[in-house]
Amino acid sequence: MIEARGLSAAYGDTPVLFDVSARFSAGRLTALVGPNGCGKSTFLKAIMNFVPVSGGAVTLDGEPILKIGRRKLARRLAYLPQESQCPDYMTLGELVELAGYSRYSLFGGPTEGDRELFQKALGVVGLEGLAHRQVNRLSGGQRQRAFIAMILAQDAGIVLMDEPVNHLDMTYQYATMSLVKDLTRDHGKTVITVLHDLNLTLAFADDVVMMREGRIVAAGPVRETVTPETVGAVFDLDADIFERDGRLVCLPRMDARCRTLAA
Ligand SMILES: Nc1ncnc2c1ncn2[C@@H]1O[C@H](COP(=O)(O)OP(=O)(O)OP(=O)(O)O)[C@@H](O)[C@H]1O
Repeated sequence: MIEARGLSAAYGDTPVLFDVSARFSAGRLTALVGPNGCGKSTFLKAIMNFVPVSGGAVTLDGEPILKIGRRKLARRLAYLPQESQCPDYMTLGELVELAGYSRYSLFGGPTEGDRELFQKALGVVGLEGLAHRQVNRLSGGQRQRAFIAMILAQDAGIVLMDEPVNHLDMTYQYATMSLVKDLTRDHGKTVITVLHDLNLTLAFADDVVMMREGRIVAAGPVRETVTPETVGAVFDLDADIFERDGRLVCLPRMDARCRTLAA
């Protein structure tokens, strides 16, 4: 269980996150959704203490996150930023191996078990044949999958992802989200992910946190929380939400506001 209580954050003199509280339970996939600039990435970064937090606290199973040492934290919590970077020389195999560092002994490297996990992580994202390729020579989508393999190889119980399906084609968007779903459903991991696509959210998330202007507008189980009313309140958008073959679908209407923005 990871919990944020009254989290506030600012960049310089500009506050961007206001008293945000949310609880994320084991085995559940939570999507953070909201318009551009509403504070989704900042929320994840505030959980990681990567931005100046001006109030509130984050706990892992009741323990303040700031009191957990870095190596221990890396075994429990993995974070995939929006635009991940790595040095030019680094190969895909090295990137994935790096992810396991928190488990290695002081003078030892990866164990046989670690290596099996790395191979599996590469296989899951469809890059098993490319371990010797430099990461920066992969295509945008392949690079994104490489960083997802890195997160899988870290094997932490809680995973924070900032737009993990950015740059991916539609097939890999669904494949990746299926994989992320398996992490929660089959392996009991807690996943919190920023998503822009409400249909991916409806298809894969258990819970949703809907944000606007640095605050949570609605939060809860996805089926009850994503409604035409909350979509309107968060995105200023008229949308129909309907069920098709047991699945919820969100279809925005090309209303006057969209036309004004498009003009
Ligand atoms: N490093 C920074 N310095 C100053 N302001 C920042 C910085 N990073 C983000 N901001 C501002 O903070 C606000 C929240 O940004 P954030 O990136 O958290 O939004 P977001 O919801 O993740 O947006 P998007 O959907 O566009 O990725 C925005 O107004 C943004 O311009």
